[in-house]
Amino acid sequence: MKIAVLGAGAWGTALAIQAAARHAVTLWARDPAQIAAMQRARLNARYLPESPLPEALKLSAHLDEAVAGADLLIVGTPMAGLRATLQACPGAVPLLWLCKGFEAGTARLGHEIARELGRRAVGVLSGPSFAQEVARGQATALVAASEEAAVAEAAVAAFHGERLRVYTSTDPVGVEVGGAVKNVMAIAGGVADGLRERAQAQGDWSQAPGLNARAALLTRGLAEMTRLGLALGGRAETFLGLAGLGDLVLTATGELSRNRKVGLLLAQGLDLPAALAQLGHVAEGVYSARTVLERGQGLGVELPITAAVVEMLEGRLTPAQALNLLMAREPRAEL
Ligand SMILES: NC(=O)c1ccc[n+]([C@@H]2O[C@H](COP(=O)([O-])OP(=O)(O)OC[C@H]3O[C@@H](n4cnc5c(N)ncnc54)[C@H](O)[C@@H]3O)[C@@H](O)[C@H]2O)c1
Ligand SMILES: O=P(O)(O)OC[C@H](O)CO
Repeated sequence: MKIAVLGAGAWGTALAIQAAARHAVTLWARDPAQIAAMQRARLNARYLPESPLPEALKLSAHLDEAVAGADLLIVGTPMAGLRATLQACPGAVPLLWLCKGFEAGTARLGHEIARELGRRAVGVLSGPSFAQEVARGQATALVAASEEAAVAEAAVAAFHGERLRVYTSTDPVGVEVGGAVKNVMAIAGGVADGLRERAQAQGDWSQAPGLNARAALLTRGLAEMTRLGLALGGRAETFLGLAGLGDLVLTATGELSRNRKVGLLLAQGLDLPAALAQLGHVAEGVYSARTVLERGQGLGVELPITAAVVEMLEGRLTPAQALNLLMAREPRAEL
């Protein structure tokens, strides 16, 4: 297969490295200086510094050149770049995106942007997957979701192998909601872990969330994801799958998560700009949290953890106040 991976951050680069073992792959980045540096070092030093690029992997700073003759297009930009990249890509070639979130400004998910642009033969590749582990060849399972079976099957043909399993799904809406909401919950998980670490350092546990609180947060976070996902047209079983529960557990507890790291830094007392400057990578939950909340409000879906994360990100509540707010809610049935 001839594959173009568009966007050379950590995730696009990791998947390009894996696919290059079996297919003709070109990795595109919009920044010619980044491509030149990667070409010289045969390494994506800024975004994936541990994993050398295989000789067979082609690099290009020209999108037209990268997509010429491709059988499959993989868009690896953040959500902020998805629309422009879709517009620049040839319409007849199957395409999947990797980004997880809502588009800032329009509040759209990827499939809604594609529909608006009249783009067909599209899907999303998601699931619990830290780029560093995939680049190293550590075992990982993904899910490729599309309304068109041929698109999901193209992702299987491109990436499924001994160390990378790719399942298929016909529920792109559910898969996209899972990916977007788990990032918001990972910020909350990072805040809880960060408050716990602070309490441990100070020897005062009374006000700090512990492991019980983290388990509660994940479980109620899954409930929020499911409520919103069902209201948007996703299927319940998807939220118990790789793109839902699987990615929620990974991102909200895993050391490598950038969204969780934002929460940890907020709990250490940094404000959001300082936390993002320290991170140096995209943390989609920061840009999607308010949209998740507003789309929920528009559909009459209650999302209390998301609301608390928004209050923290926008500086109206400290992490400890956000936790207290969640604990002070009225008792209710577990739905
Ligand atoms: N890193 C992971 O482990 C991982 C895993 C699964 C999914 N994702 C998702 O994949 C997407 C990309 O994440 P990442 O980790 O590769 O990001 P990153 O922070 O490592 O790199 C982002 C890259 O995108 C480029 N970029 C930014 N805006 C762009 C635009 N408008 N057009 C073209 N390129 C643009 C940047 O120059 C940079 O090369 C995100 O939505 C993320 O949630 C990441
Ligand atoms: O590092 P994060 O928080 O962007 O998460 C990366 C992936 O989405 C995990 O599946």
